[in-house]
Amino acid sequence: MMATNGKDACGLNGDEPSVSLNGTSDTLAKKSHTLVMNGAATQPDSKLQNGRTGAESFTFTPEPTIEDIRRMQAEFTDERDWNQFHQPRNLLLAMVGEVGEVSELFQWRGEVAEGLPNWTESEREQLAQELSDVMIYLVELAEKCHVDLPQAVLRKMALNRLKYPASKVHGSAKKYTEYKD
Ligand SMILES: Nc1ccn([C@H]2C[C@H](O)[C@@H](COP(=O)(O)OP(=O)(O)OP(=O)(O)O)O2)c(=O)n1
Repeated sequence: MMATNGKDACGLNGDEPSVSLNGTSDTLAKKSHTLVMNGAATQPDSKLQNGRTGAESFTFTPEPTIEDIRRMQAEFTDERDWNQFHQPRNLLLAMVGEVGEVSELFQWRGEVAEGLPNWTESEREQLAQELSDVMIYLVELAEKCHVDLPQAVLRKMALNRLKYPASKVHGSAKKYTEYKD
């Protein structure tokens, strides 16, 4: 079970900066940047070359884990004495605001193809940043609500499989309530 606020469990001490995933937070920043750039540079090409969709050829790097992100954000807020502002409702509103910023990037464009082949590098990076903001606030919201997000996702996916048996719904996007056995 997750610690009450995660701080003690993480050994956070307010020192500058003590995140140490495979080295330093700088390492992580560089990794993330590489991920974004790889996705942007390879996806449209691979689609043309092998005829598969981006969903089949694009994968994430395994780190940081959700728990890594929780710990890093806890450290970030601790260092700034911002926990006083980061109650669940405020985090929810902040997350929804960031979802709005993601939406802004898509608005008025019409349908957007997978892999965003017509987007500039700058637009891709903007999207990566806004999606990251959403995720950071989501993870912190889950922490502050004591929802163990990785386990909750596993439980929810198991439920989804029960609600939507592949044999029954294959190729259909109908809501489960619309199926009559
Ligand atoms: N009180 C705050 C303010 C910021 N952040 C962190 C989490 C988000 O990842 C990011 C959000 O920062 P901004 O509110 O400055 O939003 P943007 O980065 O989206 O900037 P802008 O609104 O100019 O696009 O910073 C935080 O944890 N707590």
